[in-house]
Amino acid sequence: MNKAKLNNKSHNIMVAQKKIAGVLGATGSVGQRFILLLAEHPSFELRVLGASPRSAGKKYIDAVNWKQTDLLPTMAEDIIVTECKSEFFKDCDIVFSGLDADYAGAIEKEFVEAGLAVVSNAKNYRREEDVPLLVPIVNPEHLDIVSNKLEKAKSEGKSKPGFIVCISNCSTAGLVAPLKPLVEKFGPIDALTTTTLQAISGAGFSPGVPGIDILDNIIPYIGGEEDKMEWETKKILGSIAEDKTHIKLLTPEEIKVSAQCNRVAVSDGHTECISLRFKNRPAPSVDAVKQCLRDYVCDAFKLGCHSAPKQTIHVLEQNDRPQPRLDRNRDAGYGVSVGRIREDPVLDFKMVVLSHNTIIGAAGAGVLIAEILLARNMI
Ligand SMILES: NC(=O)C1=CN([C@@H]2O[C@H](COP(=O)(O)OP(=O)(O)OC[C@H]3O[C@@H](n4cnc5c(N)ncnc54)[C@H](OP(=O)(O)O)[C@@H]3O)[C@@H](O)[C@H]2O)C=CC1
Ligand SMILES: N[C@@H](CC(=O)OP(=O)(O)O)C(=O)O
Repeated sequence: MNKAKLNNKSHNIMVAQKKIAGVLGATGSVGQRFILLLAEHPSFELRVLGASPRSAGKKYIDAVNWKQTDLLPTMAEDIIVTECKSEFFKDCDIVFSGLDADYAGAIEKEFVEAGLAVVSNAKNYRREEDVPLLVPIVNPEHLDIVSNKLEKAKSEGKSKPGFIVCISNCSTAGLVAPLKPLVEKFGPIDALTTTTLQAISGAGFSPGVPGIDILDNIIPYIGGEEDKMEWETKKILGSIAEDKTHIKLLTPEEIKVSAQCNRVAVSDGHTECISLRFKNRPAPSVDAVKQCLRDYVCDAFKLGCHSAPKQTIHVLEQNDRPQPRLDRNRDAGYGVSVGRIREDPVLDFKMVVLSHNTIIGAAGAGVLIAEILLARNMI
């Protein structure tokens, strides 16, 4: 890491120079959240913003249709939006992508080939076996695949290669957060069902969900979402191959996952009603499950990452919690809330999980992954 010296009269202190960051898809739902999270970040300096050719050439304030409840940070207002070409991002140490998936594939590929480090929200590369699919509070160890590539290039005297790390689907992030500590403590979960109640910000802003569709209504279909949840869970809870070149997915024999996804009239925060069964008998007690979730400390917190939640999982005891409006901002949106933990007459346990879909489910996950990459000297 580069160091810059600062003289603060009484003593010389060494402070780390900020890493230069760029955002692709900066005008969208996820992109706007990236702007909020990076505007005053202690380790990253937000310098380059990319969006579609419709927005390129405009000041960010003129290109964006700002929809966040926090004001648009002043530092971003006058940045001129560029097209999403690597030549404009060549000075970036890290590039965050909130691109529309229709365009993310080609653009992100070009960035990686140009040697850039990309952390992407888009689905395009999530299923590549040598690309980590990360929920940073759950499986940061899967980054060993990238560190292995970087070390190999270094040992062969090659220049640092570009790489991509994918962020999971937002509903999957909330689902796997409580599963990780439970599997670590009590062994495999072999059956899992989830019914989601997903916020409208998850559908993006261009064009987004029309008011006439969602007011006074629930839409019991989100294209592709159920398949993504069922598949991504098996990769995130999977393990790294011994040679650290790829992830070994859990097999359908090891875990059965069933998801039903619904869009509801909530601005931010995905709620999920989960039921699960452990493979080992006897199953743990309800109290043991609660204690296990309370005790879980994610690795990002142990690494000292700035955005890591102090309490990764908040176990709520009130019967009517978690609720999106009241609980989505726990630990600044990086913590996950779990309530109504109780025995299930069909499987072993049921519970209600709430996670902030654009923070720990999207942009915040990206920022936390970048903090882990930095802590591990990978950027
Ligand atoms: N919203 C969420 O909770 C989550 C979203 N994701 C994923 O993150 C990505 C972004 O989602 P979201 O923010 O909701 O989407 P939005 O529709 O809100 O934003 C899409 C972004 O892509 C840009 N874009 C569109 N066309 C092009 C193009 N031809 N070239 C370059 N940029 C283009 C848009 O720029 P412009 O404004 O100029 O059109 C905009 O910045 C998607 O892949 C989505 O699946 C993942 C997890 C959660
Ligand atoms: N489909 C999610 C958001 C999203 O875009 O997910 P993905 O990145 O997996 O396509 C939602 O509707 O809430």
